Amino acid sequence: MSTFSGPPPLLDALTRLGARAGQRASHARGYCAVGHFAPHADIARFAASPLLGDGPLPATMRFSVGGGDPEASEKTRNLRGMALRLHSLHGAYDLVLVSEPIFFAATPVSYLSYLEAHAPDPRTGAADPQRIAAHQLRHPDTLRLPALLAAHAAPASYATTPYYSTHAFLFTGADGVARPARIVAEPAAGTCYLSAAQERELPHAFLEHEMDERLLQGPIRFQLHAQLPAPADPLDDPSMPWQGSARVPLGVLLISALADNSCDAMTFVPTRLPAGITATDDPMLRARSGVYASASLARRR
Ligand code: HEM
Repeated sequence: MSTFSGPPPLLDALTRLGARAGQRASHARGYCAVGHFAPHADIARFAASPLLGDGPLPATMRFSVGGGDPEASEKTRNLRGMALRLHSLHGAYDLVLVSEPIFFAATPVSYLSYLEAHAPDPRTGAADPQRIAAHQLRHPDTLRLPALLAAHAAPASYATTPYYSTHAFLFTGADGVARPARIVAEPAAGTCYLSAAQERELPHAFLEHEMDERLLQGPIRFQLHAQLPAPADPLDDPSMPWQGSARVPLGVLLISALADNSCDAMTFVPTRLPAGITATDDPMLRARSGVYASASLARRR
């Protein structure tokens, strides 16, 4: 049982990694887009949510580069984010997804240790390798995502990477049964990372222009699926990849236009869920809702 005392230490630790006043403490570099989500015709069998029954739903999105630096290079091999709000008269549904199937840590205690170990030492201005090594011995769960990120270059476009919830959520179907699943957004354009030449030669900022050009050819499309767990897949650990291969189609997300900084003031919260979809007991998911609320207040002060 975790004795972790709540969100402020995680927000403080993220902020110490270099967040800027008035900006997001994580995923600071980003921009907004709009479009809509067309739920699959059979969605109520898996998720009998009145919101999803409302037909095509307007969607507001924010695409982002992980980390607290609003000037971060878009060639950096770290996470990309897609945050998405679907609205209807039945409320709102936020999906806050990243470009790898797992997240940094299994628990808030482990994530806090990871963030503290990677904070710059005030004497040297750099992270202390001995501290990182000691952290890694205590929390080997935090080795998995960095290994995945190092294994390929950054996405060539926000439209050519899949995005994942990493957490499981419970979806209640028309039969009244609640089934756990993770969410996956698959790019219709396929997955494409930067080539070695692009990694060397592209400017640090290219993603917004790339998306603008791409949208001249028509909307960008993602297929959303629910990934079902295999029997041994954990429901409460976003740092573990799932083996389950069964998928339920949820619908199609279409991105039709960029929207400047219109979403900057929004706070996407992974536990803003519509009726019919509920949070699991994943302690990382539970910790996130408090952290995002505090972070949102902090950046408005
Ligand atoms: C306990 C673990 C985590 C903490 C403490 C944390 C913290 C934060 C914070 C403070 C922000 C800025 C929020 C704001 O100012 O509006 C943020 C943004 C974000 N986080 Fe997390 N995060 C965690 C886990 C995750 C996970 C598991 C994912 C995805 C699966 C994720 C994806 C994102 C994305 C995409 C954004 C940008 C949202 C936007 O564009 O507004 N985070 N996170």
